[in-house]
Amino acid sequence: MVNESATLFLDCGNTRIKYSHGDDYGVFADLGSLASFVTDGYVCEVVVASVSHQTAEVVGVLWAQGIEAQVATVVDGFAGLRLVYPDVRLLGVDRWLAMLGACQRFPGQDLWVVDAGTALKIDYLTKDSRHQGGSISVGLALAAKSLTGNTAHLPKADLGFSAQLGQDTIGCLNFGIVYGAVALIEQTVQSFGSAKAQVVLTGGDADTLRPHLTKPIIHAPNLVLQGLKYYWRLINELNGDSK
Ligand SMILES: Nc1ncnc2c1ncn2[C@@H]1O[C@H](COP(=O)(O)OP(=O)(O)O)[C@@H](O)[C@H]1O
Ligand SMILES: CC(C)(COP(=O)(O)O)[C@@H](O)C(=O)NCCC(=O)O
Ligand SMILES: [K+]
Repeated sequence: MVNESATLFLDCGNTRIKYSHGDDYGVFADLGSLASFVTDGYVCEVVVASVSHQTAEVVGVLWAQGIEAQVATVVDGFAGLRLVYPDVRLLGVDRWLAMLGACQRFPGQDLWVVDAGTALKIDYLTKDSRHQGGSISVGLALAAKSLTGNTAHLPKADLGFSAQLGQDTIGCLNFGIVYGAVALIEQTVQSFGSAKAQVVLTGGDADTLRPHLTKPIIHAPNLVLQGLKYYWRLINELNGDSK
């Protein structure tokens, strides 16, 4: 018997670990916080989606708490979602779950799934739930880190990611990084999909990018976690377990 309110869902990206438990969503600052949450909270089962180098550590922390984590893997055709990759094992599970979550929420629509995380991922799906392809490029924080880490005269200051045309070094970095992402998204959506396609935006930089996108978009925070919950429900239905 599966009890979803006692299930902890984890989305381990390359920057942070996001979670959902019951109706709550949050971020674990470190693995110690995850361990405490599992010890203190009402957690019987943990489902993990990870593209992070920390996967084994996360599974180990849970194991130490007496929980065998269930790790989600990409399955072509799952819930009718057909993938374009020749080898679907090479597709990031976060991209797959974001697409799955978007298909569940917007069935029968052409969809752009834009996940502005460590990397900026853009995927296109036609209304018959066929993945047509996508894009992986640098995310905002990583772009800043890369620029300041590989040049002699760019400051390592925290960028606010405002998007005015720059009038000093920080301003120019802000503009270049934010508008680079905005332009990539807009140009991709305009050039490679149907005019009616819905754009769904998620990821840690969604709030920064949103104000600058001129096409109508739907902000879906936690789309990967929602896809993970949908995946888990369907897996349990297939196994004959009830909620
Ligand atoms: N508190 C925060 N800590 C780290 N990154 C943050 C935070 N708030 C916003 N961000 C932004 O979120 C992005 C990471 O997004 P996220 O979806 O969490 O990534 P991932 O799933 O790859 O770990 C970074 O580019 C960063 O600019
Ligand atoms: C592209 C990614 C690095 C993005 O990671 P994230 O920004 O979510 O931390 C991740 O989805 C990944 O490792 N993908 C495997 C390669 C692929 O999707 O083709
Ligand atoms: K992610």
